[in-house]
Amino acid sequence: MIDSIKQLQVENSFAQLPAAFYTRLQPQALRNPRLLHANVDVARMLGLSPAALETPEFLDVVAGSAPLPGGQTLAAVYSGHQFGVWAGQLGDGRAHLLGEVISPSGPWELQLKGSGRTPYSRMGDGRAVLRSSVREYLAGEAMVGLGIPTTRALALVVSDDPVYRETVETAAIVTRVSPSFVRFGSFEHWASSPEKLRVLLDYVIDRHYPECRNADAGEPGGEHGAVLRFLQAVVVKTAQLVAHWQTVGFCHGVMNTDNMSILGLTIDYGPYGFMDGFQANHICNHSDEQGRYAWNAQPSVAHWNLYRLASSLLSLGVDAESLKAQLAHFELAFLQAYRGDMCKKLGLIQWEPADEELVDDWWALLHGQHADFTLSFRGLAGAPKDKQAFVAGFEDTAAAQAWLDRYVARLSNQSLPDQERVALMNSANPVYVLRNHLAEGAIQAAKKGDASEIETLLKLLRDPYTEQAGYEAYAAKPPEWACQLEVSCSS
Ligand SMILES: Nc1ncnc2c1ncn2[C@@H]1O[C@H](COP(=O)(O)OP(=O)(O)OP(=O)(O)O)[C@@H](O)[C@H]1O
Ligand SMILES: [Mg+2]
Repeated sequence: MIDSIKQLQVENSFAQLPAAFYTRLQPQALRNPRLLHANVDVARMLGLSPAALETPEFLDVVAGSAPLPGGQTLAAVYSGHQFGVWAGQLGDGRAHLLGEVISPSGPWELQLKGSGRTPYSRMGDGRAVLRSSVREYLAGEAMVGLGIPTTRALALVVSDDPVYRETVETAAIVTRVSPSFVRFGSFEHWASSPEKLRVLLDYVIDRHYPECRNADAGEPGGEHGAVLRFLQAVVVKTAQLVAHWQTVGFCHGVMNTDNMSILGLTIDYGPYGFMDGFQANHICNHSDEQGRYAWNAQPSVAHWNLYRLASSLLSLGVDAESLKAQLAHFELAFLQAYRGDMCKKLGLIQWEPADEELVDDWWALLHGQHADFTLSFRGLAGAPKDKQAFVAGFEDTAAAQAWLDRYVARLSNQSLPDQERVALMNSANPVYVLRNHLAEGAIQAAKKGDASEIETLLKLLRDPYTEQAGYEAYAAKPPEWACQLEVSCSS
C-alpha cells in the first residue's frame, strides 16, 4: 500500500491516441474544496492506503487543483443518440480524465466529474451539483454490492461554489474509477472517419478485448473477424448487464448511446432509481416524458443502442448482414442471464420452460398491486413456510395465494433442501437497495457537511444480502414524504 497519491504508477494510454480524440486541458478547481468522503475500498484497489486519503496532495488531485502526477489530463470527445435522436458531437463537457493507475488489480482510469468547462461543454457550466454527485458516489458501490458491473467512485469533494439549476445549489466533484470510460458514442463519433474509427477500435480491442484478436486462422469473419467478435462481445456484456438491472429493479434513466459503456459497465448515474413499488413501465427520470427509458423498455433500448454501435462499424467495410448476425446474440445472452438471476431469486435449481409463465405471473402480481420490489423478492424465501405472512403483504390476498400455491408446487418438483433454497434466495434477493429516499437522506446530511449517512449506506449496500440489526428502517418501504421525490436530467 502506498501512502501518497504522488507515488502511484500512472500512465495515460488514451492520451497516446491521436489528438483528435481529446483536448488536453486542466480542470477548473473548486474554491475552498473539502473532501466529504473517500472510498477506502476503491483506494485499496488502486494500491492507496487509508492514510494516503488524508493527505493534502490527495485532496489537491481529487478537487482538480493539481494534476495526477504522471498522468496527462484530458477531456475526450464522443457523440451519441439522445432519447432516440442523433445529437451529434458531445464529449466530456464536465469531466477530465486524469490518467491511468497501474496497480496489481489492473489499470484503472481516474476521471473527475464536475471539474469545469471543456471544449465539449456546449451550453453547460462544466459543474455537477452536490445532490447528483452524492447519488453517483453511492450508486457505484451499491452496484458492486449487488455484483453488477459498474464504474466506481474514489472521492467526493464539496465546495461552496454556487451552481445554478432550478435553484441555486453547490458544486461538487466525484472522482470516478473505471478500466475505461469509452462509450458507444465514442465509436459513433467516428462513424464516417474509418481511419480514426479503426484506431479507436484497435485501442479498445487491444486493451479490453484481446481475446477477439486471437482467433484461430480460418474462423468466420475473414479480415473483419476481430471486429465481429468485438461486437459480439459487447452485445453479450450489454445484454447481461441489462438483465442484471432488471432483476434488481434498477432503472438507469438516461440510456442514451453516450451513456453506454463499451465494457458493459453501468455508467453515468444521473436520474437512476431502484424501484420501490413495482410498476413494469416505471419511469424514474422525470425528464423522460415519453417513457423511452421505462424499466420494461430497458432491454429493447439496449438492443437499439447496440444497433447504433454496429452501424458505426459499417464504414470499416464490414457487411451489414455480418453485423446483424452479431446483434442477434442479444436475445439469448439476455435470456440466459435473466433466467439465471431469476432462478436464484426464486430458489430454482434450473430453469424449466413452464417457469416463463410462473415468473411472468409473478411480475404481474407485483405490478397489479404495486408491491414493493425488494421486499417482495426477499419475502419469497419464507413464503412456503409462512404462507399467511406472505399473502398478507398483498392487497389482493386471493391472487397472492393462487400464485403462491403454484410456486410451492413448482418447488416440490425439485430436490433442493429447504435450507439450501432459502440460502440461495437470500444470496440473490437483497435486503437493502439504494432507494431514492435513502440517497436523499445522505444528500441532506451532506449539504450540512455530514458524511455519516454516506458511511452508513456504504456499509449496508456493500453487503446488501445480510440483515444488519438496528438498520430495519433502511430495509423498509419509503416513508410518506418520499413520494414527493423526483429525479430528472438536472444535475
Ligand atoms: N453541467 C454541464 N456542463 C457541461 N457539459 C455538461 C453538463 N451536464 C452535462 N453535460 C454534457 O452533456 C452531455 C450529456 O450529459 P449526461 O448527463 O449524459 O452526461 P454526464 O452526466 O455529464 O457525464 P457522464 O456520462 O460522463 O457520466 C455530455 O456530453 C456531458 O458532458
Ligand atoms: Mg452522460
